[in-house]
Amino acid sequence: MTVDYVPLSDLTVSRSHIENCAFSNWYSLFKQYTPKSKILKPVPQSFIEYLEQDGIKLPKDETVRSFYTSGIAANEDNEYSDWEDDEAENSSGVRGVQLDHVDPLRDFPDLHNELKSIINDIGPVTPKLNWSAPKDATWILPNNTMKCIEVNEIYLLLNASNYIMHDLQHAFDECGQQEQGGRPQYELILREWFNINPAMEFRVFVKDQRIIGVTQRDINYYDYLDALSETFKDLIDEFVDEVVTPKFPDSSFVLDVYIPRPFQKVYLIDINPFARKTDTLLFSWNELLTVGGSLSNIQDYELRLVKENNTARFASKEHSENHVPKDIVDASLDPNAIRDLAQKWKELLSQQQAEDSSSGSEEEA
Ligand SMILES: Nc1ncnc2c1ncn2[C@@H]1O[C@H](COP(=O)(O)OP(=O)(O)OP(=O)(O)O)[C@@H](O)[C@H]1O
Ligand SMILES: [Mg+2]
Repeated sequence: MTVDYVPLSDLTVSRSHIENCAFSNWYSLFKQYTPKSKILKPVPQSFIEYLEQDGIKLPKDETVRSFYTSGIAANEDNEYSDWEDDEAENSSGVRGVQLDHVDPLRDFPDLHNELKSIINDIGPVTPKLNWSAPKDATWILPNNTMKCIEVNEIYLLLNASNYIMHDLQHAFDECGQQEQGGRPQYELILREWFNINPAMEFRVFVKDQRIIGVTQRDINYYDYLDALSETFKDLIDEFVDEVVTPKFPDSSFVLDVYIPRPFQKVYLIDINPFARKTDTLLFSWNELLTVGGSLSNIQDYELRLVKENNTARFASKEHSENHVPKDIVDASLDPNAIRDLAQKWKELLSQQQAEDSSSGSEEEA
């Protein structure tokens, strides 16, 4: 029997490509296609420290009526004199617990006030840093979305998100050794909130200025998408060829677009690095790179949709990639690591079996 093994394709990424995908570096090029956004750049170092600190202390801003910090009316159930003592000690710093915390009002009041005034001006917003939005942290808000109607919600979302931590600490991990050093200049983006129909969001893979595949972004089954496939492809082709490739500095990239009814305009939501850290959704990187290398000039790319009968394949918890053990991710990129992992796995299994049989015999005894 012969088996065709396809080697994992090499996919290197330069620091400049990652930088080009930062929101502020492409927004001005495609402003008329991108939902209205405010860019705050650079942000103070203390703001980054605020996001990186463990836990979060919301500011006690007297000028904001906040759902999160407005006082709880004292009653006989919650009025304990011990609490007041604790607070008195903390604020005077006797225990020193609160002193280490960054406080927006004390440490970055200008940014704090600017965030408040932007929300006052444009209404609800959704935040992101240079590359990532806190999609994995919606559980922390009562509405379970990234919609922020007050400044404290921005702080809560950003602080609770692993994707935001990735931007802060691992943005250049996939770049070559010499390019990894030095942190980027951080930016905070506030996008004006609007209701998006996730069925109409697509991720477009462009390699050497050619589309090599498009996937639905929200991996649920929508019965009406298949019939609209050609409409979406025509709009995406035109958008990539006439709007994006002439202006974007790299020839390979991954676009997120939104195409709402009546299907006349393509909105640009994000530009992501053509790199393994960008989620390929219904494709795999290997498949894309193999297909991308072999598509002839006349061959068409695939717009891949979730089919009615394969919904279960993708029915995993959203953002569960944050929960895959790192060993397994590393191993998937390196055949030697796969061997080591398999060996370790075998050892653990036999250890477990040995423990099971000895505890079984103890129980029987
Ligand atoms: N202005 C907006 N109003 C409401 N929702 C929005 C807005 N902009 C983006 N979204 C939603 O937020 C989602 C995530 O946004 P975005 O693609 O910028 O995040 P990301 O962190 O870059 O994601 P990924 O890690 O997949 O690249 C989008 O798929 C879209 O559904
Ligand atoms: Mg993105």
